[in-house]
Amino acid sequence: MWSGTRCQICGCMTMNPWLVPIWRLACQLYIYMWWRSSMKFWFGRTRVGGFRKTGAVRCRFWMESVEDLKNSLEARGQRLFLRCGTSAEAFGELAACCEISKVFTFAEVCSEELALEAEVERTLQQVTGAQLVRCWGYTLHHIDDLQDCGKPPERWITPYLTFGNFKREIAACKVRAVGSEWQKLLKGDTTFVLQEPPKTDLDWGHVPSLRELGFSPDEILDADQCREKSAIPWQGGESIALARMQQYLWERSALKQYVGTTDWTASGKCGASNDQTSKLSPYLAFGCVSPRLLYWEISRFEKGNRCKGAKGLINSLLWRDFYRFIVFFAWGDRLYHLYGPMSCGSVPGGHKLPTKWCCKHYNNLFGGSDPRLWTWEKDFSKFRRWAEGCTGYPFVDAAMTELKAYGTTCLEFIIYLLGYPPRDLQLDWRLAAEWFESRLLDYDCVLNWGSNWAYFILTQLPAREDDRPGGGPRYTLPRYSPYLMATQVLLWGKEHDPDGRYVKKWISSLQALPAELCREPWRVDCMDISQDGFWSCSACTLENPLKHRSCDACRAPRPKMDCKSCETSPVYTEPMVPPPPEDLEGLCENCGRRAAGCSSEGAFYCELCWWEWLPESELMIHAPKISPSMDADSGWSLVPSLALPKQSQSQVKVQRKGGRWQVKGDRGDKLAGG
Ligand SMILES: Cc1cc2nc3c(=O)[nH]c(=O)nc-3n(C[C@H](O)[C@H](O)[C@H](O)COP(=O)(O)OP(=O)(O)OC[C@H]3O[C@@H](n4cnc5c(N)ncnc54)[C@H](O)[C@@H]3O)c2cc1C
Repeated sequence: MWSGTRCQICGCMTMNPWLVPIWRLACQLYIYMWWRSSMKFWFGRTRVGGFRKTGAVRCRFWMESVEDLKNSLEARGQRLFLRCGTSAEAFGELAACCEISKVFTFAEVCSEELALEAEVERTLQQVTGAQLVRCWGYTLHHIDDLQDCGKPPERWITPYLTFGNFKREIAACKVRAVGSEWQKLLKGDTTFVLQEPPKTDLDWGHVPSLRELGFSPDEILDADQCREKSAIPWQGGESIALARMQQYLWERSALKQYVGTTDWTASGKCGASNDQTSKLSPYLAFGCVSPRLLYWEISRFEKGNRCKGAKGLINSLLWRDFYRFIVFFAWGDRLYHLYGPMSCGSVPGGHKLPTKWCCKHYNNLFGGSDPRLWTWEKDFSKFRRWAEGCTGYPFVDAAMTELKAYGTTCLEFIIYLLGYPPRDLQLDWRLAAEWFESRLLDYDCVLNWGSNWAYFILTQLPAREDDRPGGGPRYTLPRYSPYLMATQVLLWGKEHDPDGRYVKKWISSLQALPAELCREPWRVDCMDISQDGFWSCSACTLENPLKHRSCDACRAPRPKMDCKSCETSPVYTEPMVPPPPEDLEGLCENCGRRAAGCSSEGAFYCELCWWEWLPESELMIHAPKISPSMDADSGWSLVPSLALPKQSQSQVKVQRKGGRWQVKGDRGDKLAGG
């Protein structure tokens, strides 16, 4: 179960939490074990959705990393001891051939990992009497150095710490040199050399194959095909990681072009070249390269080549620190909570902060609304359509297909993918987080759950336009949209994939369509497909080419073809949520009011009448209609009523006081343990 890492103490490939060097005087043994209980930890099922925890693509990367570790140890005259069994069996076997006094490991922060760590500690005590020594690792800054900020970390790392504040506080802390702890331990003794491994007839074990780890032939085939098709040859191992770092920084000087996955302002993300981000995340996640080593290499590069990219990449590394420290000091297991780690008030295990304060925080600090106001469904049919890339929104579907195939996609796509399940589909966000856990090549518990779900998504559930002047900063729901993300997805697709190349790469049925239509295939009718021929305009009788959607002379729209298959798009899946309207304002065909709304079947409907249509769709069967009285002044009408608090079933009261929304009480939902 353990992966190798570059040691932050000595800088060479030695220890990580799960790679345990055992000391016997000056003799070191490197062991890599697969505890039986840890098999469940890695290959069991996730808690809410029951997905396989580690997919075949990631598992292969991981096994390659272990193989690489084994080879590099052997090149130094050392050996790696590999076992698959219980910790008692493995340590028992080792204790029979060598004396074990200390076992070193990196300290963990998440509950399942901590439980495993405790189990190993117990076993060690019982079987060998050895001590488990926890070292701090994985981050750029050492936990002890946080004191350098002038106040204890417990005081300033609170559940509501923002990344900006974290960066300000941590600016005073220095990054340690690679191996500084190790040097301290040896007290400058440079004569220290690694001793030969013990000469025993011990079976050293082997790196298991995917088949031995229980993957089916189909899963293995999928993983093989993914490698063949992938633009980046993801292969695990420290040597590959170091070569990649060397190439990125020194051979290609690509750091000068670094934009980073967290730069929101850069456009054209779909066409981003490989040099615009480092593509090191799986190596950092598996410990194949240490962030400290990367930091010092970047600093060395920056000396001769001043560039913005250096600061950008270090900034990205700080995100990793931020999440690990905030989980360690403040969030803990609340990371998996339905309402997120910042939930409070009556939520079991939540912080004892006044509800009023919490709402204020969500509205002001993060610009979002309180997660307790949302409906979090566990509807697997909806979930499956999202996970399999069949939402009907090609931009979302393309990214999901890429994720499924390669275990990776651009961060911004992920952010959009993230928003879609909770906002438009009203799904329990943990289902989606677990799906990412299963699929991501660079999965890291703290980064996946903490960073991007808890911090980005739960804190930015859209504020309604009337929540505060201007609404939330980024995700304010446009007034005309019946759903939250649909409009954003389209706008984003237009900005970052203007010629539709990304969408077409992943969805072959859309390849023949022009860019605009391939992003909105529900607008395609049979005439768009049969592009030969003409249609005659009923207003001015001009013969227009079929592919023109309006008359070249008088701009009258092309009549819709009377064809049964055109009720939905003839080329692509029907969208799961109704597409946003094409026109923003007009005269409603139904009630005659001039208002914001949308076109459907050539007629314009205002927002309220548009809602009349929704119950017909499968998705909205249970959605109560929004009454006109809920309109405008509250702002809630902008949100599907599914997302509103169920007043009749719960204790929640939503009130408006002094221009702000306040939530009192708890919705009373049964919380599935996270
Ligand atoms: C829902 C979601 C889940 C994610 N889960 C993971 C995960 O499990 N493991 C993981 O390594 N990254 C995760 N990320 C962050 C991000 O997607 C990847 O780190 C990034 O895409 C890696 O590409 P890169 O190495 O080219 O990044 P670069 O831009 O070159 O950044 C360098 C390194 O900085 C770190 N980094 C960059 N951005 C972030 C960020 N926003 N949050 C945390 N660290 C960051 C990564 O370690 C990355 O390798 C997740 C993002 C989202 C939105």
